[in-house]
Amino acid sequence: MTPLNLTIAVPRGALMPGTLDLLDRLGVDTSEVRANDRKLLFESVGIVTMRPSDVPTYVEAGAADIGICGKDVLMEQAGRHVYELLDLAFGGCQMVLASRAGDDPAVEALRRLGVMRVATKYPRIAARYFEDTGRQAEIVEVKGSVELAPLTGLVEAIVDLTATGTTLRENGLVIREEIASSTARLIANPVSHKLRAREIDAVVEALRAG
Ligand SMILES: Nc1ncnc2c1ncn2[C@@H]1O[C@H](COP(=O)(O)OP(=O)(O)OP(=O)(O)O)[C@@H](O)[C@H]1O
Ligand SMILES: O=P(O)(O)OC[C@H]1O[C@H](OP(=O)(O)OP(=O)(O)O)[C@H](O)[C@@H]1O
Repeated sequence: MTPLNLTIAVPRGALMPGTLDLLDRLGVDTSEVRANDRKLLFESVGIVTMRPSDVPTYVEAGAADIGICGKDVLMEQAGRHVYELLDLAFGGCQMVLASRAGDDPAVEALRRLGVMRVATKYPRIAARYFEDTGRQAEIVEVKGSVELAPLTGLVEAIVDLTATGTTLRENGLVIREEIASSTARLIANPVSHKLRAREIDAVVEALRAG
């Protein structure tokens, strides 16, 4: 039996260190995970590691009982049937609309009124935001390094995450509008939430207690 008697979907990338620290606090030995960059499945401790945006997929399907992912990912994949159990209060970042510093007035007018081209890894969040604010946008989906898109003329603006603001600054971009805040969340598979209620409640209680 694994320490928590649960399979846990752990995101690689920005949320991984915070997630592993949290699992250490729950008594899960994460040393093998920390020491292995390429290995994905750690059966003895019930950990599966994956791309952050895949966490809801594994949890919804029951391939993992619980998982950790950003609120941004849950917002983007709004239709997924998973329970959001806790705000874990780490991995804080903002989803923003940004464009080039010092853009000419025509581009600014476009942002407020016209049809603008917007690059993003989060097409649903971006489309919904423009819809909600009564504007039209042509959403251009890119897979990463979103900040490049307005610098090359591919688009006029981006919808992306920012934390320290360094990446925007280094690329001469400025925040124009704040769309949403995100932190890491604990999610659970609905069936596991019933069948493994004792185990999952214990995790939630331990995390609530700090
Ligand atoms: N700069 C940041 N600081 C803190 N948290 C961040 C930052 N950027 C992203 N995050 C959070 O970490 C999560 C994972 O981001 P990360 O950039 O590591 O992966 P990714 O490359 O976006 O994932 P994928 O490969 O699934 O597209 C995001 O969903 C968000 O919740
Ligand atoms: O405000 P900052 O602290 O500079 O962080 C923001 C950057 O972090 C994330 O990118 P990541 O490094 O995960 O790469 P990505 O472009 O592949 O998402 C995000 O997409 C921004 O590019």
